[in-house]
Amino acid sequence: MSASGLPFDDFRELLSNLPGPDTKALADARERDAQLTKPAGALGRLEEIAFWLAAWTGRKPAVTRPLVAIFAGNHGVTAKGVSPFPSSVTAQMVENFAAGGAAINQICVTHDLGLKIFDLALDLPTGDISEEAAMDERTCAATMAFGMEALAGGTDLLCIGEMGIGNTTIAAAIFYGLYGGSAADWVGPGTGSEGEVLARKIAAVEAAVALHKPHLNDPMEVLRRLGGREIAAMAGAILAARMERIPVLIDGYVATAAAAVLHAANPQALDHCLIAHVSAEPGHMAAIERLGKTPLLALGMRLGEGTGAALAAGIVKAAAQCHSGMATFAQAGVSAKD
Ligand SMILES: O=C(O)c1ccc[n+]([C@@H]2O[C@H](COP(=O)([O-])O)[C@@H](O)[C@H]2O)c1
Ligand SMILES: Cc1cc2nc[nH]c2cc1C
Repeated sequence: MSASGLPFDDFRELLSNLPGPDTKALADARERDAQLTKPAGALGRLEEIAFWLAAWTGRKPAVTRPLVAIFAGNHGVTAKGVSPFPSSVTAQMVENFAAGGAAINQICVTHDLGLKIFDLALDLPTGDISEEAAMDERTCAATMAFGMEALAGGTDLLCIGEMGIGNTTIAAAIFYGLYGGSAADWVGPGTGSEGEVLARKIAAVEAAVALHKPHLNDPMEVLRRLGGREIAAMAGAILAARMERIPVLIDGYVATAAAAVLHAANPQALDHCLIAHVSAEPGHMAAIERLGKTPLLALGMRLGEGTGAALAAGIVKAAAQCHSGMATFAQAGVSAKD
């Protein structure tokens, strides 16, 4: 916490003093790429990914310790009947992750990714955002700090995912709070809401943004009032990754909402991040466009739990391997173009 005793001050300070890219490592990667045995640009976005790795790690592109971090939280707004599933499913799915039975476990096995689950006071749902703030400032700041600590074990590629029944309502409220439009623009089915559940979801998002409106020009207040514990922890983890030169893959609609808060505080805050995939959640693409990003994948997925990020990690690993493992024209005795 800061000397002034205001818990958010340290984060505001961090967000206004973010490290930039390593221009030397970037130039080195571009130089090597030009010598590899392929026509210039023929690996398309894989080449851009290799440059991005170099710029944000400050080293030759490599992914040796990729990690999927899933943050789980519960939400008071579920009392409004905004999800087809009960909040108890959050803890049950955390158990499933631990037992290796979820989709994310299989993708981690496929791409040889580490997996860590962080459950955030699941017995203590946040405040119902349509009636009060999700968190007080101290809780929000402490949860961000917890998210920052999640990287302590070390990684060189962080995949950010989440689990939390009700959190597509939370993400929609954050996007509506940050970007405006109408609640219906941002609310989608999540785990399968339709009919009256969907109508209650739109009403809850509408009420939440109307209630907190006077404070929503401050992104940290958007996080505290409209967010959730897993959202705050993801924001902290993304921020810590920047400070520690760790590139980040952001998963779906919900993880993007955490990222969007940081972007609203500093438009450069996500330069070390890629949006792994565009979720089937209808508002996701509009949110991604607000961030000035292009998603790597579009597979019609809408699961969360880091699955899109973990799939994209396979692509990022391949990009690094091509960059570091390919022979140059000189090494392979292949004629360069005239
Ligand atoms: O991130 C996404 O794109 C996404 C889209 C739809 C659903 N989810 C997941 O579904 C849960 C929230 O859905 P809901 O309907 O309870 O708000 C939560 O565990 C998310 O991980 C996630
Ligand atoms: C079963 C289930 C699995 C999930 N994984 C991420 N969010 C989820 C939501 C539900 C309901």
